[in-house]
Amino acid sequence: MLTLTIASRESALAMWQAEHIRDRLSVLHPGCTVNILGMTTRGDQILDVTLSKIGGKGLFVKELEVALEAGQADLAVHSMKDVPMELPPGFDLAVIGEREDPRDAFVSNQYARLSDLPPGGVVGTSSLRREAQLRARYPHLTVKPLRGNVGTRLKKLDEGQFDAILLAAAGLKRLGLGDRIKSLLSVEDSIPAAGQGALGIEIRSGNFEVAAMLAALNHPETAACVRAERQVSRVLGGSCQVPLGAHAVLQDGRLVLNGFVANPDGSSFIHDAATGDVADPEAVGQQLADKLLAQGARAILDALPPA
Ligand SMILES: NCc1[nH]cc(CCC(=O)O)c1CC(=O)O
Repeated sequence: MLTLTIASRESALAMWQAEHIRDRLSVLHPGCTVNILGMTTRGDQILDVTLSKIGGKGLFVKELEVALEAGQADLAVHSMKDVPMELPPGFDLAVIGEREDPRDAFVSNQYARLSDLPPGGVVGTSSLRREAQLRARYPHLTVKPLRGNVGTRLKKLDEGQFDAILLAAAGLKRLGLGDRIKSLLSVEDSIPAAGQGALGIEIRSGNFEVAAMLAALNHPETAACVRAERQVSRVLGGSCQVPLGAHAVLQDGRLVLNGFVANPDGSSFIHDAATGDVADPEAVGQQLADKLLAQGARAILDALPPA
């Protein structure tokens, strides 16, 4: 193909990610022109309510899929964290790219780390996953909702609406804002979201020509970890309406997967781990989901407010 078109959201982070993939494709296929088609999604337009109240992460990908379906674009670049566990029929995840730092970052203008915040200190996040872990581990802190793209969130911090905010380290680093990170939360203290820090590329099913052009961007180790993480969410019915985290690493050739389910106030908190064959990531994810279910995850999930 002589031209490839990437559909992307127009936020700075999404554009950085699309440009990153464009640049890599231009090196792989020097004779091919790679364009970016910027689009505004419903998720970008509605900024005044928490994501869980407006129908979740699918909001960020639907418009891009419409462009793929209509042939206006050949590929869509996503943060894997924002990709629903089940893609609609007609679309495939062709690539999972190498992961950036998967950790959550502590950002503040006054404090160096979460443990420095005084009782009642106000922490901004709209992620139920971050909120549940914060409330479980730092019950003396106050969690306040914080939405918008990365730039908007930093502005709200700088205006003094929060003592600190939590953001994905990957997004800050990609935007050249790594110097705003005061400290990183360990993956034990704040288990990341499934797929956090990894990019995914979606195409129309059966588009083998484009799939072949993208194949070299796939990172098999990251792909195995992210597939295991996503299986936990898939089995438990996870989305951003659910306080759930899953994070896998490779250790001596084995997949080691940690995950949790909690209620938003952090009072019920189930954590466990599973280890297994990197060649069957879904089995490792299933194993962890089964362990969480055996400890009562279903009751926690059923008690959550409806999405
Ligand atoms: N929820 C929005 C979103 N989707 C992906 C990232 C960060 C980059 C990544 O995880 O790959 C962010 C921002 C954040 O959570 O701070």
